[in-house]
Amino acid sequence: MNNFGRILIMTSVEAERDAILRGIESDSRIDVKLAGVGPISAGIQTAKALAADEYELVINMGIAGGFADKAEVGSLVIANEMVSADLGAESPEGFITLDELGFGASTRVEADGDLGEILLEAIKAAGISVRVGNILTLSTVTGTVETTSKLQHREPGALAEAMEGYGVAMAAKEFGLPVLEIRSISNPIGPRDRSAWRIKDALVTLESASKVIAEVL
Ligand SMILES: O=C(O)c1cccc(C(=O)CC[C@H]2O[C@@H](n3cnc4c(=O)[nH]cnc43)[C@H](O)[C@@H]2O)c1
Repeated sequence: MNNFGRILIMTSVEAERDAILRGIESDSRIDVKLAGVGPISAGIQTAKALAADEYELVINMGIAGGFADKAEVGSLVIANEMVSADLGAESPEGFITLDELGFGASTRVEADGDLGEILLEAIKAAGISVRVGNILTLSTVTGTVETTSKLQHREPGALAEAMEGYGVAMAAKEFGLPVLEIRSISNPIGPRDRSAWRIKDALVTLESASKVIAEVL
């Protein structure tokens, strides 16, 4: 279809960038840049890239943790919303979001739903297991059953968590650009067990999804 002009893909680390570059092959419309790890670095690096060049679409891609029974390791998640899940205040009654605190800044950015739908169908057609739902952005990787269930209770629409989506989305929003977050699930969210991370498989899925993106957008 190739409707888009220039697309900016932001990803955290070199292994993710290399997988995406293998997928998009030599599509000169698409730049893949490193965001670093965490929402602050991601916001700064995305804003820098958008200030330096003209783009029509911003996509945050990478690996992520998946909530049990919602996003299996090896599958892909396309975000409905990029949600900052730790921006707010704790209280004895529970977590209070920035919006609820009355600071007037949203902790959620909506993804471009039409583009998300187009990609969902194309990625499914390529034989990749994929779902659409919210993706949480956290500065700290979840590592206990307690935090996992608190997050699930607070954000029942969340399928996955990563560390950059909200930062990338805020920068894209500032520049008035549509934004997507697409994540390949490398590990289950829960008690920290690095041996359960399937990074190689997740990078292969990321590469396949990138190929579809270059073909479809
Ligand atoms: O060790 C490696 O070979 C390697 C290769 C590619 C990527 C990594 C990373 O550690 C990427 C960090 C990146 O991954 C996201 N992520 C993945 N799982 C989770 C999670 O359960 N909770 C939060 N974030 C997760 C995150 O966006 C990090 O920036 C290593």
